[in-house]
Amino acid sequence: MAEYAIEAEGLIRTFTGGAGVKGVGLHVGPGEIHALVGLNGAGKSTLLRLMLGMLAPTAGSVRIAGRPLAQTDWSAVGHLVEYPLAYGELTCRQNLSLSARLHGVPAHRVDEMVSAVIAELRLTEYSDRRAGKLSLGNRQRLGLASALQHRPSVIILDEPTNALDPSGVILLRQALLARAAAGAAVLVSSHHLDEVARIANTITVVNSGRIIGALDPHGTDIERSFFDLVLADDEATAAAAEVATR
Ligand SMILES: Nc1ncnc2c1ncn2[C@@H]1O[C@H](COP(=O)(O)OP(=O)(O)OP(=O)(O)O)[C@@H](O)[C@H]1O
Repeated sequence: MAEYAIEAEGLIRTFTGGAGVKGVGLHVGPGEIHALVGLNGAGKSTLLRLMLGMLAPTAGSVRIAGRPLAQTDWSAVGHLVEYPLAYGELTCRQNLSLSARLHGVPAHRVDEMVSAVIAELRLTEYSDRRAGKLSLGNRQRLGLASALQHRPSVIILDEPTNALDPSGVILLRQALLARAAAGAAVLVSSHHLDEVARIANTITVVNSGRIIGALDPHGTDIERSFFDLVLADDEATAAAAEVATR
């Protein structure tokens, strides 16, 4: 078994104008919750998209459960990046059944699994409602349910608390802690420093497409530490640019 469930080495992908991901290495072990934090536009989503093969890197590599992306067993992966995908004309339950089958869940186990995740994310009231009629927050719950129901060993989520109400945030917290306790590797991006401090073992700070440091989840003023790191990096970058133009 690979030491790390999620590995990235030297990942680079920049866009016109220079923004993007500029040489990132990252390792997440089984049972670990690893959070990525950074300002808007720091490169978190781009990094997660590269980790999932949704975007091709200019350089660098990704391994999931010890295998390169081309050989990854996607049935063992649960992800929600960008917006929650669901067929609007199908109900929550139908969408979840379909997703379970697409993740390789045997037909005889689907109903039980879908019912369990509907209860876990408190979607019971909406289980027979068409996905297209759901509120934003319940659509997010559906997307999370779809990513988590098949008990993946690798979980990658981009800002999963988006649109969730406080009870949804707590349910997601419990769901991720339970899966990590069962051995899943979780990589999650977030803007909510307090929330990631509650659940993450590792908090990595991304700025301008690079990893610039880590935050102590048990630190006293995590917000202050975050802004200090970002400010120091921005100042160092500005100083280096000034020297280069002399
Ligand atoms: N397809 C694209 N084409 C051009 N530029 C892009 C593309 N995707 C992302 N970018 C740029 O890359 C940078 C990083 O964007 P990204 O979405 O990864 O940041 P983020 O940290 O996830 O931000 P946020 O917290 O706002 O979601 C931004 O400047 C963004 O405009």
